[in-house]
Amino acid sequence: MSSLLELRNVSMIFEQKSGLFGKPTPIPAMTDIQLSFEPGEILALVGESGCGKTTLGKLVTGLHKPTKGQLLFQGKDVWDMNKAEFSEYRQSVQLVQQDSYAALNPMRTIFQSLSDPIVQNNLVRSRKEAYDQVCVLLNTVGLTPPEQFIEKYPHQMSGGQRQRVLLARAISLKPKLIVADEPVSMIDVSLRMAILRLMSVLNKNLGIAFIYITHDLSTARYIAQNGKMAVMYLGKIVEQGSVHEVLAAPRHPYLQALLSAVPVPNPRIAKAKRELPLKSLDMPSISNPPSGCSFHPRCLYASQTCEQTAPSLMPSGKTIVSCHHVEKVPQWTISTAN
Ligand SMILES: Nc1ncnc2c1ncn2[C@@H]1O[C@H](COP(=O)(O)OP(=O)(O)OP(=O)(O)O)[C@@H](O)[C@H]1O
Repeated sequence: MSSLLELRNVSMIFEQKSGLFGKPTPIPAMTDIQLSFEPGEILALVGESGCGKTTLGKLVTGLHKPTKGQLLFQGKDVWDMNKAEFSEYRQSVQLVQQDSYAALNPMRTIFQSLSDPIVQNNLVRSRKEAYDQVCVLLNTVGLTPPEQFIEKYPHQMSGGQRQRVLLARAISLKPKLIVADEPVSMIDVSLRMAILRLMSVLNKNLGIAFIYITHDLSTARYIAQNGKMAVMYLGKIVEQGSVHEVLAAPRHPYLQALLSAVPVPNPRIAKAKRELPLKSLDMPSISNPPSGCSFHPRCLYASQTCEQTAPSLMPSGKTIVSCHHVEKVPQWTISTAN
């Protein structure tokens, strides 16, 4: 049986223009990505700013066409689909973006914003049906009573409420997968857990798969506690597996460094926390990535092989890791960081 969605050796290389007559610079935002998602699954995609997470999200939702490789939806190449198949795919895979203010038209009420997609996709036949359906959607995302929100404009709502509206709009077309790109990074810390909890409820109750894109390991751990995690570095996946396995025994030196950088609330432990296991804190530019393994200039275990040859993702323990010297990298445990 085919997966819900699969990326087969997908690359996305942008061309950045330099001046009117300058030669464009290639930006390899994603390189040879292999990923698959099953129905109802949650994948947390983590990595630092600029490593290609948003590009991957946009590609999965059909907003970018890969420069290499295939994106398969239920076994069919998205970019070989006919019009009807492509429109079913676009309806089934929805994107929820970080900036809820920018994602909603400030001149339209919540009713207008939420009824448009369901009317355009013939999911309702009258204004009354549209009104009732929007009320159901608002109830589902916890904006109750719906009458209190339905005629509001985006600027009359809080960031957390607007993010709920975006989730309501995403589920209105009965998607199979939602790509949530940093959905809580622009809202108050106190409201973040509620939005993450809502996504878990939508996953459990409606069976919607999620790709949760973030740079924050703790929210990734929370949302994908029974799911998968993929860690990106400069356009590539460096480690992937079940969240539990990846975080309990991370194998890639980059992921070990990311975990060591997570702040510890206990000052005694924080003080004792060792130096970050990195040669350099500077992230190389994605437009001029290092040769071989792109992590080698920062890696404590790098050798000549790493400078010359890019490693492939290979099974190591219970996860898959892209590192020539994974056997040499010490096991990382909570006490290593503490
Ligand atoms: N349309 C585009 N044209 C040219 N370059 C682009 C385009 N979109 C993204 N990039 C570049 O691709 C690289 C990856 O960007 P992307 O937004 O995917 O990273 P990210 O991990 O999501 O970062 P952030 O968390 O800061 O959003 C960056 O160097 C970015 O400047």
